Amino acid sequence: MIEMQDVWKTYPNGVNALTGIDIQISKGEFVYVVGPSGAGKSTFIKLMYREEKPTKGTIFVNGTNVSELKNRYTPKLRRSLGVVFQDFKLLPRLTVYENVAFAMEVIEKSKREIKKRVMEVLDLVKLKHKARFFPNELSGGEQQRVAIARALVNSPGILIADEPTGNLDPETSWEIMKLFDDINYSGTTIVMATHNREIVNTMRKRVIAVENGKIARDQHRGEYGYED
Ligand SMILES: Nc1ncnc2c1ncn2[C@@H]1O[C@H](COP(=O)(O)OP(=O)(O)OP(=O)(O)O)[C@@H](O)[C@H]1O
Repeated sequence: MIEMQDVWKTYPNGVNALTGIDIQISKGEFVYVVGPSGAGKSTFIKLMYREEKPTKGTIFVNGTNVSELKNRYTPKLRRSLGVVFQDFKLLPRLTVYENVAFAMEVIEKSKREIKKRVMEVLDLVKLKHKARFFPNELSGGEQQRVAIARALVNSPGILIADEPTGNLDPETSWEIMKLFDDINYSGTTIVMATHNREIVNTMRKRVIAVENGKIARDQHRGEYGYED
């Protein structure tokens, strides 16, 4: 489902962010990506959703070689992947409903289909009653749930999250993690970069540790392993 073969990433300023990554992530897995600040975690996951391109190497996502993908096919790839960020990235002038509907409107789904699916995913994240609210009228945890609903609206097989609990208090972080766990249980592959040691050590999953641009550790039901 996700495969990297000898992947390297050097940024234009000469920083070697990744130096020879080989990894396979199967359908339905839940993977934490951990490691010190600046180790290359964000770069690793940005390559998956093609926010960045590798300098060298091959990346397959759902059977597509994304390292060779023409730019015009990027939107199609993005629909097979949902992405969630630390800072939510909701559109402030759109309501909760509109933020979630947006990803379906761009692929020209019918109004009826959009309404049915948007309400379905808002129900999943328990925010149907706030469909008409604007992002600044919501708590951080609620905003992240909207972002998760938006990421799921086109039923992607993979959900990628970059530090999704980084702006949330511990209790809210747990709520968000339970939601990710439910989403994974229903079959969606999850790849999550995180600094949250308590979550990683409690909700045991596969742990991939990136250090200095390399995979330093890859454990089934692993531990966080750092003191920060
Ligand atoms: N756009 C960029 N241009 C140049 N260098 C970059 C860019 N993005 C990241 N880097 C550098 O690449 C290295 C890896 O960064 P990356 O953001 O992948 O690390 P990270 O493990 O996600 O860090 P953090 O935990 O602090 O978010 C760092 O040295 C960083 O400064």
